[in-house]
Amino acid sequence: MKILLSNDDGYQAPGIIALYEAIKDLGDVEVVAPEHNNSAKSNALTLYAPLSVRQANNGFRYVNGTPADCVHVALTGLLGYRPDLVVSGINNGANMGDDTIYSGTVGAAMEGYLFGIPAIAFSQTQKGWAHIESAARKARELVQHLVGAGAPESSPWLLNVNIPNLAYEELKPFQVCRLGRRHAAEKVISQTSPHGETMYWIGGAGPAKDGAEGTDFHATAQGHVSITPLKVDLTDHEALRAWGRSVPGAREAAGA
Ligand SMILES: Nc1nc2c(ncn2[C@@H]2O[C@H](COP(=O)(O)O)[C@@H](O)[C@H]2O)c(=O)[nH]1
Repeated sequence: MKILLSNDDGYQAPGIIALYEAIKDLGDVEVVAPEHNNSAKSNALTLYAPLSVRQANNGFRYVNGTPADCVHVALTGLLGYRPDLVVSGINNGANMGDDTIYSGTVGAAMEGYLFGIPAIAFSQTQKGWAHIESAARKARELVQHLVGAGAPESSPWLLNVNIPNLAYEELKPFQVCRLGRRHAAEKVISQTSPHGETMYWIGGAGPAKDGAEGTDFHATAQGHVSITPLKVDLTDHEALRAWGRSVPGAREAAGA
């Protein structure tokens, strides 16, 4: 079993170190991760600047790029082989609901999925790394299950997993659930520079708007580890027919 491990918090982050230690005996685990924190970089690729890959003393390789760059470079040449699984995380903070659109943690895993490789993104629901070893132990349980015979037939698959910052004994069983939704983000925070220019900081993510039972927000709030299978088809299939009727002269394309 060959596993490619990446993240978005950087190769020195506690989350990737704990996850590597937890899964390193499950197969050949190679780390290719960003040099620095690349939170909220989503699926960004670096197309107009060169990327360099260096190796740390612990054998982790790090890239001056985004999470998706790391996985892309690893899969298209650096590794020289096709891994069986791409794992990303453990992220410093939640990636639930809308977060998954912005998330570099999910972006790294999604890059593997787009290359046809099963992939999992792991996040802790709170920042600060409390109980990170418990989260890594839970992540190992899932990876071990899936690299065994536990994964569904349909391949590749992409899982988004959120783990509450709780002691291992307090963590409740895995729950498969849908993504919830957040309210709109908080207001931007403005400051004035010493030169009199207005500077802006992105405000916080909005609170859960749809945290109903069955969502990742609800599951993790109850202490469960949430698992949500993701896909990347952004087509609004339910709206196709309506748009086919509403645009003058438009017809639904065959097979739409
Ligand atoms: N401060 C804000 N954070 C936001 C906003 N929208 C999303 N996010 C967060 O970004 C991270 C991205 O995840 P990562 O895996 O790249 O670290 C995610 O946790 C979201 O909560 C926002 O408007 N403001």
